[in-house]
Amino acid sequence: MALLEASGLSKTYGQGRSRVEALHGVSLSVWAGEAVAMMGPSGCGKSTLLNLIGLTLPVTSGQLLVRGEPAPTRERDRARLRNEFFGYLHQEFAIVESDTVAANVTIPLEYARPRVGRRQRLERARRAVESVGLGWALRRRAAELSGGERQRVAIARALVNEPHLVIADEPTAALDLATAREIVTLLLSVRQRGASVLVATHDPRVAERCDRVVAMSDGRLADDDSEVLAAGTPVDATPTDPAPTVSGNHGSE
Ligand SMILES: Nc1ncnc2c1ncn2[C@@H]1O[C@H](COP(=O)(O)OP(=O)(O)OP(=O)(O)O)[C@@H](O)[C@H]1O
Repeated sequence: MALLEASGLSKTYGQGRSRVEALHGVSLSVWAGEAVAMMGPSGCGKSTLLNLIGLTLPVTSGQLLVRGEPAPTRERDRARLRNEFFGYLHQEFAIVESDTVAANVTIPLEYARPRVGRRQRLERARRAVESVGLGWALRRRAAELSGGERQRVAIARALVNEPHLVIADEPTAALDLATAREIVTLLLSVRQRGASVLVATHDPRVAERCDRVVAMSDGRLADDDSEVLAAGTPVDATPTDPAPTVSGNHGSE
């Protein structure tokens, strides 16, 4: 059973003259322990698909199964699933600069149900922050950190609830090469515990470190639900990773 299965997802924004059909019947499965990269030109619908799959945007039509169960429609149930199943990593970090690293990282746990007590929240934040090599910065204000360090804080926050699927939208766009490499290594390391990654990226260097690449254009996947590399491919990708499976004519941006 796929960890997540999207079938025929469509999304229309607005109405009348401002109507935009952003996605047209997209189907995609994500399996446990794999990293899937989504590539395509700007405006082709990558963020929209990530938002539908991550339950931060309602679908116009189509079906989304999470561990074989239809995604809930009630906002309360969706919020719970967002907190326990997904981790989110955004391009613009979405870090609260005036808050400490610890406060930033505990945010997802504050909404967790059943509730996670304060002491446990802090302990989990500490572990997550240490896992990205920033143990020394736990009490620092985020504003005092470099861009790459802030992005590591964002990763710690995306992982603090031990999500099954990490959704990352252009996670390296604002980073230099070395930092981007390090961020991708951290991101892909979730496969070590069987979690999966779905990442939208314009960067072929990110895509080639994933297990599979899907190409999107004009709101469609080039080859819906394409071939899947066996789950359990080597974890914590390195430059010597095998070439990813590429579907469609990606890389033409
Ligand atoms: N909130 C919105 N209201 C109306 N149209 C939107 C909205 N969000 C996105 N769109 C439109 O939907 C289409 C897909 O946008 P989306 O952001 O998903 O593309 P993308 O592939 O992620 O682009 P990029 O690579 O530039 O981030 C575009 O035509 C965009 O203008």
